[in-house]
Amino acid sequence: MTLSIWRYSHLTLALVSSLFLLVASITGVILAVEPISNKIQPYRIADADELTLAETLTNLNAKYDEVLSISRDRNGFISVSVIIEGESKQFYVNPFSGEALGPLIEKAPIFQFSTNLHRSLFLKSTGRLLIGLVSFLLFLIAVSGIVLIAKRQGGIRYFFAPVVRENFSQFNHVVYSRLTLLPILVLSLTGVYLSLLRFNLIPEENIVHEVDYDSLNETPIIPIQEFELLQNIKLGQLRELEYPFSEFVEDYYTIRLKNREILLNQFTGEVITEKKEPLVTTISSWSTVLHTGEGSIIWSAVLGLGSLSIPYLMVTGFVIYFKRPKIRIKNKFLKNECDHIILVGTEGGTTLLYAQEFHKQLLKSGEKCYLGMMNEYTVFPQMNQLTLIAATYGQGEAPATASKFMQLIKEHLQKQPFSFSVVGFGSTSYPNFCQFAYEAFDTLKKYSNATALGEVFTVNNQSFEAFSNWANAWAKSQGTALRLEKPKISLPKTHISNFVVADRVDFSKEDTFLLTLKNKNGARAVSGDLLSIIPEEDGRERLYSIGNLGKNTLAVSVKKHPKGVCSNLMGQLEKGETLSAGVVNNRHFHLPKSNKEAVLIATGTGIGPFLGMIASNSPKRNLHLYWGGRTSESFGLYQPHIDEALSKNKLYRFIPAYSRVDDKKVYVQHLIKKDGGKIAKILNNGGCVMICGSIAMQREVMTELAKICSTYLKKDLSHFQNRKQIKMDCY
Ligand SMILES: Cc1cc2nc3c(=O)[nH]c(=O)nc-3n(C[C@H](O)[C@H](O)[C@H](O)COP(=O)(O)O)c2cc1C
Repeated sequence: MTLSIWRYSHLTLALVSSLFLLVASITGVILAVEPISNKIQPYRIADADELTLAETLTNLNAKYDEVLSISRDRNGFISVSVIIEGESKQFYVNPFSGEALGPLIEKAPIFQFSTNLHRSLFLKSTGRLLIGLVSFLLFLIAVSGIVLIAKRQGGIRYFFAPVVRENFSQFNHVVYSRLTLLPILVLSLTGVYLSLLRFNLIPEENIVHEVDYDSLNETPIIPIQEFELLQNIKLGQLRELEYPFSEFVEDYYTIRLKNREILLNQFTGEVITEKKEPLVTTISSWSTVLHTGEGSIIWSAVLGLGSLSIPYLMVTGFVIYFKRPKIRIKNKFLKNECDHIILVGTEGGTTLLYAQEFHKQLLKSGEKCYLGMMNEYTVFPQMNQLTLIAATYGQGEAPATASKFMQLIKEHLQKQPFSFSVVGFGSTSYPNFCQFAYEAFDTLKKYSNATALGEVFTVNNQSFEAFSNWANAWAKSQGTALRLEKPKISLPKTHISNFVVADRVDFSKEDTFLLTLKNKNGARAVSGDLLSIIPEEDGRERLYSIGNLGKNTLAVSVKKHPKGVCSNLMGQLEKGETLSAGVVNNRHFHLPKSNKEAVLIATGTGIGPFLGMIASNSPKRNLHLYWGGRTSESFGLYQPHIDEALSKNKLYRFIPAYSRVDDKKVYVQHLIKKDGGKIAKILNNGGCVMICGSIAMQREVMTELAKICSTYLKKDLSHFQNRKQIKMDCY
């Protein structure tokens, strides 16, 4: 079944059952309190379960004139039904002394009300039927949820792998549904079972004893404390013991144990008959315990949390659905008449929004172009240009609208030559960054009539800046110009703040500079977060990684681009001037809070966030910094920070790689390879590796890290990526 069918089934089931599910789950939470409040009552006597039935009966017989029955409930409380002064009384007792402990627990009105609402919505049989149906729907919702999580995680074996936080609802929906999956499955299945039982769709068997009354002996009369069977059964095994009604031999003791029922001769203590409990009764009893949590504080709490999670999952689920961009495409031209075909691989819809903007601007500039999904790949008779804009899902797999693309390329061969470009949408928080885009690119490249226009262009975390850079470069290569407008998507909110330039250091030879910014009105930034700047000149957002140096100061290192609007604007800022910017939370690139060792790898201005991480590090944690630049002069910008950190033991090792010092160019990946053993040890001990800088450097470093993991640790790099031990923020 395709992903969208699972998704729609999950949503439709939740919508259809939402009201009833809400009632059942809220009353379920209330009812989970009942077994807990019962269990904490002071009626459980230590070691009572170890007492034999013979001892119990002797103790109670000594205390009361007439005992009718003894019961043990799921809380382990012993109660008796006795006649005192001609009146029948029931209460909890101490089986050692026979002392009365208190009256039987009565159901509080709130629990009574909730039970009725929970079981039948006060609608008698109709209500019971509805609730049974809702339990079944809940089970189907849970199953479709399991499939959806397995698909999004890239396979069932990654089901419990860490979830990348894309947004609040998506992250929490997945995390809490996994956490509460077991109680939800148990509640739904046992709910269905108990409903079937109530409607007699599961036949309940009663134990029927066949007693041969003629063979019952009245002698020898043995005192009850000497009955062999009663001496061998512990009170912990008892459910109920009924005394004989009269002193006729035809009346006997009825003993209901956890797994069998026994009739016992009241004079001789002989077993009259013994029957095992039918399987249906055992299953029913387990279903009740599992559904209600009776007798166990822990399980009741687990069930309560499971029920509580249902409304929460409903809300977050609906938010995910309604926030998802809707996939609707309008085309002005037929695909057969277009010379430029744009195909999109998307799952969440954001890639399509970017592609739509690209398509719109191309149409404005007079191009005859067609926008479709990658799964629509076919023979395009007029196509001379193909643009693929593809996200990556699961563990580096195709998104929903491109799942058949690889097969379709083979089936539909284009007759004419054409050129193609591939833009990959992905996130460096995932192990296989933009892998599907790379695979699509490699597959297309194999066809002799397909010419690649450059390499795959990657867009990290839906960066509009990156996408419009690509669009501008592409347009330039075609001899035209494009101006894309940012689609309205809800990316993490930025809080605009004023920053005053506290210091600036320049290295003009390489057009790089380091700004120290003092935050004037309180945007809280963690090293690794991003500074968001939107220059008035073009209204487009640029993001820069920042380091928090403490005392409200941030470090941001920038390289000026010859025609870069924002980098030049920042390059002109003088000490004391103010910059308006936002701080974007970039949680996946924060240094973990634990004190585990970490390896920081950067090239050029990528060192920015690490300056902050190092400044706030304690000497207890060893940080190793690998930095790549052209010469030691290039390092001058950062040297004071690094020297100070080394002297204060905030940085353990600094390992520079200079590419223009000796004849032999040294890059960071060479040093990583050399220190393979050390890095492997750090990863194996739970430490992490963080990479910041260019995508090109990231790919080289990742190749080395993959080799290190397989050589030294016999593990795949993805093992550590899944555990969030490899963190990247590359551009
Ligand atoms: C469950 C899930 C798995 C993902 N797996 C990857 C991955 O393996 N590699 C990658 O680069 N990006 C991965 N991403 C990030 C998406 O490709 C990225 O967010 C993209 O912009 C989504 O585009 P869409 O909204 O058009 O589907 C994943 C996202 C999600 C939600």
